[in-house]
Amino acid sequence: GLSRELVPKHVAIIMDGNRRWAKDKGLPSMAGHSAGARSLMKLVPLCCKWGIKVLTVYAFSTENWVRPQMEVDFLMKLIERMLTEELENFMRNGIRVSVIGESAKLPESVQKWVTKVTEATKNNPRLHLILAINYGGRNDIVQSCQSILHKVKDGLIKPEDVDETVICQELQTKCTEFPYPDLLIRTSGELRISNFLIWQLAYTEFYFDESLWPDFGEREFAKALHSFQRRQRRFGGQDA
Ligand SMILES: CC(C)CCOP(=O)(O)OP(=O)(O)O
Ligand SMILES: [Mg+2]
Repeated sequence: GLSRELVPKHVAIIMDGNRRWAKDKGLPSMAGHSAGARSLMKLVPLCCKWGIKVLTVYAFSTENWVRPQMEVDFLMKLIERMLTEELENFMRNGIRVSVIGESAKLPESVQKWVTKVTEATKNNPRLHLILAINYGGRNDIVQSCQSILHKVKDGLIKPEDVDETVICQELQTKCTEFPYPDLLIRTSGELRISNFLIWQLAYTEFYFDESLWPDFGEREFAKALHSFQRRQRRFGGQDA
């Protein structure tokens, strides 16, 4: 079984395979995304049960804008629906919700709900669900550099004081006390991080699953956590 002390504090997930799942079933891509949203909501109570503190999911990347307008609109609607329909559930279950990524580019109504849900859930004590929406790892590093350069220009810090901690505090994952994922899961057999949390994944254990995201359920999640518990994390240090 899963030993509680070896449960990863912060799990990051690249949810992938929605369209392939739909295609395999002769359904439109949107059906795959709807199934994917349901898949995510099924994992939230499991994270609470198993004591995972932070779950960061790649919900929409800076590269996803190139998809057909209809699909982008549907994904935005899906995100808005999740924020509106699940708010009561988040409050009842003590789930905190934050969003990382460039929100300014999102539809006004989505931005409104992002602000509302972030504010309403900010003191919730249990799982911290971080939705990466219009997020890009390189963009995250660029914006943290810009923020630090402004502080240096304003004399708030000196260049020699800029260290890993300073950068970490400027990245968009500053919203959580556990900014570095212990485990990254990617579904659908793809073996790449697609401009997700580049800086933050430096010492993260990677787990790749063949299953398509809508099929990733409790059994698959438990398998990923068991795999994590069997790993010897050396962080580049002590002997084998
Ligand atoms: C937006 C994102 C969560 C969707 C992930 O699934 P996908 O659309 O990339 O599906 P495919 O990899 O099967 O095309
Ligand atoms: Mg994909």
